[in-house]
Amino acid sequence: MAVRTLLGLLRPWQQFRTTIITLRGKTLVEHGCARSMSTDTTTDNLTLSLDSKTGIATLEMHRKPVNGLNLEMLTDLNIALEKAENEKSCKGLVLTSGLPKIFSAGLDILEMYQPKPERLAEFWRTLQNMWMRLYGSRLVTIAAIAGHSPAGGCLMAMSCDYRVMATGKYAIGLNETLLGIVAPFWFRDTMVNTIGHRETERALQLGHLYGADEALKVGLVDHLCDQEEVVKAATEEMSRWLKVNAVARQLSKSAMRQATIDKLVVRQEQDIEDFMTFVQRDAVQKALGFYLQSLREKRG
Ligand SMILES: CCCCCCCCCC/C=C\CC(=O)SCCNC(=O)CCNC(=O)[C@H](O)C(C)(C)COP(=O)(O)OP(=O)(O)OC[C@H]1O[C@@H](n2cnc3c(N)ncnc32)[C@H](O)[C@@H]1OP(=O)(O)O
Repeated sequence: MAVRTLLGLLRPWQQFRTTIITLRGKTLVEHGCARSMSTDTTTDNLTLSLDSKTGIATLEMHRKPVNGLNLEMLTDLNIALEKAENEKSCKGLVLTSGLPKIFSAGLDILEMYQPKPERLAEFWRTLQNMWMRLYGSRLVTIAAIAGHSPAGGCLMAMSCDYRVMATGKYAIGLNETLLGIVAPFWFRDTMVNTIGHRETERALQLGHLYGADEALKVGLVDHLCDQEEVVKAATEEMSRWLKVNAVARQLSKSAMRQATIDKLVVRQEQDIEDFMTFVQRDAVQKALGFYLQSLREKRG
């Protein structure tokens, strides 16, 4: 990845910064005002914007039709998260979706169905890295969930510090068993850390998708509000978290989460191997094929 920053020798109020990131042959152009430190990044899959007054960044996913996490989307997420992390003036991040009725449908199943081994390995590594980045972020991270959030979507939400969900007929949870697959250990650990061992055990085996009320009751989400209010409610909650001493808060977060992250750090290569072996099994391919078919048939 090549990163070039072109800062014109202009008067301060004219100092717009353009950053060009070349990634897998794709060029992303970012425009920002160097003076205000705000920087907006838009790709096919997401937009990252920073409010320089509050230090709150918003990361809005918009990969049609359902924010399915494929390799390119995960790569963009990694870049955006790293960028927010490295931006000194950024203190918090609201993770949300620009698509109606969907937070994220989780992993793009097409990445796992009849895969090319090389891409499959890269896909899984990029997902691992995205999770480690988000779960271990120094920033206050709040998920604003105004739609469905199964499997990988639920993982992303659980990796934030706080979750606001819209009331309505949306579902959130780790439903992997319904697809004939198994949530990996770091998905399970993240859920145990969020809702406890017994509830996770039940939810994982059943592939249970929680409605908003039920999710609130078990602590899978922290606050419910109207669909239109989720980002506002997330931002309001954020201001409470940002009043806490940042170093003390970050050390507390890391004390709670680092051991879970380290478990994956030491087993990252083995986890990729396990994933590849599991996903390429005939029975798993068959189950994924049936599931994809059922999604397509649902549309008629
Ligand atoms: C020893 C152990 C080792 C470890 C092994 C590890 C194994 C792997 C672990 C994997 C971990 C995580 C897995 C996942 O995240 S899998 C993804 C799970 N997601 C789902 O089940 C959600 C499926 N989608 C839905 O339920 C619905 O789409 C929705 C999200 C509720 C939205 O409903 P809608 O009515 O608004 O939209 P719909 O018409 O259903 O969908 C529109 C089109 O999008 C396609 N699509 C939906 N979801 C996905 C997806 N996740 N991946 C790919 N494609 C998806 C859908 O098929 C429609 O397509 P089309 O227009 O008909 O072509």
